[in-house]
Amino acid sequence: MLEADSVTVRLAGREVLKGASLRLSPAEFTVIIGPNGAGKTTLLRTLIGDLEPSSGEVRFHGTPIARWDGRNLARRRAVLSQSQHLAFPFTVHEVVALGLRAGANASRAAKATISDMLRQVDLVGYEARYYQRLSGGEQQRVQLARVLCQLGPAVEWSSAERAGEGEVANWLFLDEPTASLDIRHQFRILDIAREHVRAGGGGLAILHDLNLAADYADRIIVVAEGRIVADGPVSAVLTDALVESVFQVSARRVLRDPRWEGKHAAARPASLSCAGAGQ
Ligand SMILES: Nc1ncnc2c1ncn2[C@@H]1O[C@H](COP(=O)(O)OP(=O)(O)OP(=O)(O)O)[C@@H](O)[C@H]1O
Repeated sequence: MLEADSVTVRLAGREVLKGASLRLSPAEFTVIIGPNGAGKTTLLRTLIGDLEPSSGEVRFHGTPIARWDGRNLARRRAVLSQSQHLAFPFTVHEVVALGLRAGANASRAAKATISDMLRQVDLVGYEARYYQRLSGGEQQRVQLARVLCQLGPAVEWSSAERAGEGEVANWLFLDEPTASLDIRHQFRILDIAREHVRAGGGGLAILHDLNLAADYADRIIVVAEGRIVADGPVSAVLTDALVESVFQVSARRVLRDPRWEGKHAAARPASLSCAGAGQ
């Protein structure tokens, strides 16, 4: 469970997030939408413990996120950020290995994990290539492989297993993960995220494409001018009236079908769907 209570974030003297409250559960893929500058990344960064609220509190698995030890937090949640620049000439293998809990060791198991993650993101055979020489979309997929390595399985036994706490979810956070991807890989990356959620993990993504959001989300949160202005299932949130008031464009120009019922992934053309995770 991930909870935010009346979270306000002030940056450079301005409130960019205003009293945001939410409760997110595992096994529910949540998508945040909203105009540029609305506060979506600020909300995500606050939820992952990267930004400290000026007031309010974020709790992750019941504990204030500020009290989590960084190493434990990294085991429980992984984040794919908008841009990832590397200053050094790392190979693809080395970048993905950064996500491994054991570090960049060269054991057979580590190599197998890295290969498996690269297969998931459709980058088989890229291990020895230099990250900086890849295209933007390829770099994005390498970073997803790194994040998947960091996260491990969707659910794990907690360290307090013997105390009866049972399984705990690992959470995947994606900030505009599809921005530089072709349509096939947009589907693939979101299929991977949704599969993680279907396996019992937590999942939250920021998306600009409302049709992708409608296809994939179990729940949509709309942020506008620093506030959560809508939160619920796709069909309840993604109405013509909301799209027009928040984005100030005609919903008919944006939505493939204004009567979303959240079941449209199945209607996707077969030629564009990907084999692999989530299929
Ligand atoms: N470090 C910062 N210092 C000052 N203001 C900031 C900082 N980071 C973001 N902001 C401002 O906070 C507001 C919200 O930014 P945020 O990145 O959360 O928006 P967003 O909804 O993710 O936008 P986009 O869709 O363009 O990525 C913007 O007006 C932005 O200029």
